[in-house]
Amino acid sequence: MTGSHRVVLLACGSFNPPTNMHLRMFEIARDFLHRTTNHNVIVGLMSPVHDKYGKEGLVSASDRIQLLRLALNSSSWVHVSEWETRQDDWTPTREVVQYHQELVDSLVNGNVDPSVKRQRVDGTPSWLTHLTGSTEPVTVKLLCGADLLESFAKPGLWKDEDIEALVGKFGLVVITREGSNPYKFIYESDVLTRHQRNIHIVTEWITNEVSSTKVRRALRRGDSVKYLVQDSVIEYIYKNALYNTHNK
Ligand SMILES: Nc1ncnc2c1ncn2[C@@H]1O[C@H](COP(=O)(O)OP(=O)(O)OP(=O)(O)O)[C@@H](O)[C@H]1O
Ligand SMILES: O=C(O)c1ccc[n+]([C@@H]2O[C@H](COP(=O)([O-])O)[C@@H](O)[C@H]2O)c1
Repeated sequence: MTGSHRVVLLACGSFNPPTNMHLRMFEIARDFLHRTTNHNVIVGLMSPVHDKYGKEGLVSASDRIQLLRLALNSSSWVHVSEWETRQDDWTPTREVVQYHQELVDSLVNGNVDPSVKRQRVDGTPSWLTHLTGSTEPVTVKLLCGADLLESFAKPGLWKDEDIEALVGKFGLVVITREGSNPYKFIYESDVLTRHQRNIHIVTEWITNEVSSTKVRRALRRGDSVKYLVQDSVIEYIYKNALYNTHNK
C-alpha cells in the first residue's frame, strides 16, 4: 500500500473476563480502517488494567492475562501486553498509549529513547517483531467502545490534558455501542471536534451488547456463556472457580 500509515491498535480495559466482542472490536476496526483510510493495521494489543484499578469483582491480573492468552489463541495478529499490569500502580491510559508508542519508536521507528529501554525489563515483546522490516513509521492508536469515549465527560475521571493527548497526538478508533451517539458526543466537545480527523468512528451494524458484566452475572448464576466467550476461557474460569462459579 503506497503512502500507507502502519498502525498498532491498543485496547485498554478490565477484560474481566475477555468476551468475543473484545476480540471482534479489533476485526471490525481493522476492516474499517483498511476500507476507508490508508491505515494499515499490523498489530492489535490488549492491555489489561492493573489490579489497583480496584473495580468491583476484578479478578487478579495474572488470571486476566491467562484468560486473554487463551482468548487470543484464535487471533493471528492481536496480542496481550502485560506492561500495564506489571507497574506498581494503576497507569492512566494516556501513559499506557505513550509507553507503547515510545517502545515502537525506539525499536521500529529508529528513535531511541534510553528511558524506554530501561523499562523493558523482560526483553523485546514478541509482537514488536511483526513491525520490523519496513521504513514506514508506526503509530499507536487507542481502540475503544463508545462508552469509553463518553466516559471522557464524567467529571473528574479523565485529565483534560490526557484527553487532548489521546486525540491530538495518538488518535482514537471508536466502536459504536447500542444507545451511544459518538458523533453527537464529539459535536458537543470542543477538544474532540478540534481533533475530529484523528477519531475514527466504526459503526457496528451487527449490534451485540455482550459485556463482561453480563458474562460475570451469567456465570454467577450458573447460566451458560458458550458462544459469548471462547470455550478455553470458560474452561479456565470453571477450573479456577473465578466469578463465583464454584457456587454452581
Ligand atoms: N459490546 C461492545 N461493543 C463495543 N465495545 C465494547 C463492547 N464491550 C466492550 N467494549 C469495549 O472494550 C473495551 C474494554 O472494555 P471493558 O473491559 O470495560 O469491557 P466491558 O465488557 O464493557 O466491561 P464491564 O462490563 O466489566 O464494564 C472498552 O473500550 C469497551 O468500550
Ligand atoms: O486514564 C484515565 O484517566 C482513565 C480514566 C478511567 C478509565 N481509564 C481506563 O479505561 C479502561 C476502562 O475499563 P473499564 O473496565 O472500567 O470500563 C481501563 O483500562 C482504565 O484504566 C482511564
